[in-house]
Amino acid sequence: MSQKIPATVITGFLGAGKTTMIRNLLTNAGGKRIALIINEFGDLGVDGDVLKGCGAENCSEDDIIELTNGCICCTVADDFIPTMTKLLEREQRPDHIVIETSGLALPQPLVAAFNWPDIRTQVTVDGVITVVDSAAVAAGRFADDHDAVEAARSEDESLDHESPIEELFEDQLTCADLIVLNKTDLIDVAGLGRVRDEVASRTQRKPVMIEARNGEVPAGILLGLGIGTENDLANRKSHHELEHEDGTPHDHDEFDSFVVELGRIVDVASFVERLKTIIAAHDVLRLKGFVDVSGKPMRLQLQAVGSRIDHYFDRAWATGERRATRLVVIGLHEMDEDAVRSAIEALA
Ligand SMILES: Nc1nc2c(ncn2[C@@H]2O[C@H](COP(=O)(O)OP(=O)(O)OP(=O)(O)O)[C@@H](O)[C@H]2O)c(=O)[nH]1
Repeated sequence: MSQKIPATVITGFLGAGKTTMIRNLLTNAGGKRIALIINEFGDLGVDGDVLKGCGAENCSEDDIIELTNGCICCTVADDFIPTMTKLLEREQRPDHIVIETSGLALPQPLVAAFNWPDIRTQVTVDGVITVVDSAAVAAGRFADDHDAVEAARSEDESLDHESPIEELFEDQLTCADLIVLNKTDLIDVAGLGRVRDEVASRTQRKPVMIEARNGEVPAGILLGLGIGTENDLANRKSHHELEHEDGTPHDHDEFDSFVVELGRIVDVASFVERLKTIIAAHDVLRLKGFVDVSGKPMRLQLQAVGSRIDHYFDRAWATGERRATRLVVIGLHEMDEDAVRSAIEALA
């Protein structure tokens, strides 16, 4: 048997900058042939589309595999293992496999899958890299109001979790071999120091932390960590594993997503401003997709993380492609889907 293929798991909360970092990685990975497995929460394959569009020679469209049947951590047996098996059967095997988890995935069950007999003999986890949105940490996005959580729990004893966002954030940090503090352009030096302290306080383990903007980290740092993370899972248990040692499966009931389709947009600036208001009013966590702008041959890509919105024309609509504005919306379960949907639909 030839050497095991290294696989890097890239995780991090919704909108932290995982896809941006991978896109950058593909452009500076030298001659390494990379296979990408992309998993996204929500029924609109935005990340796959963005990565396929980057045209990197060392990672062709065939080498980008999208897993769309829910979070990768829940579909390990049905989706991830068969995908890996097929990938490993290919005549031309990749030099390195990169896996982008959804922003809501627990990395632990995914890493555990590398101990399955058929996989373990052929692949090893080079390392788990957790991308952090430093600006979101600085804004207190992951530091919940513990008094409010306790009050909710005392009213409803069935609530076995702390805040779901905070818990997930910690689980993703706990599994990390390398933490990338991304979006440093959005905060100052003192703020970054506080973010470092806060992130360090969220995990017992002390993985290396590096800083980045726009996910610009040299491939030599991201690939080749050589950890073999699948052999060190006992030190990285998620909250769920610690609370349910009987093996009760976890779920993502606390989060929801839906796709909104609407008509052509005439005034992009006003659309974006009104979208910001809707996001803030309903505490939408993440919104992304493509916009059909009146009179423009190009497609507008729109990315919102909280109420920060980036948008740019990414490519021309292809001949025969259906032009449409389609946005995936992700939020906590209690988000009022009907209200968000009708508010967005009214913008066209
Ligand atoms: N200002 C700033 N924006 C960034 C940086 N990195 C990424 N972004 C933006 O943040 C948004 C989300 O980035 P993505 O790379 O799609 O994030 P992700 O983690 O893949 O998101 P999900 O897959 O939805 O969880 C995009 O609009 C990016 O352009 C950064 O360092 N600074």
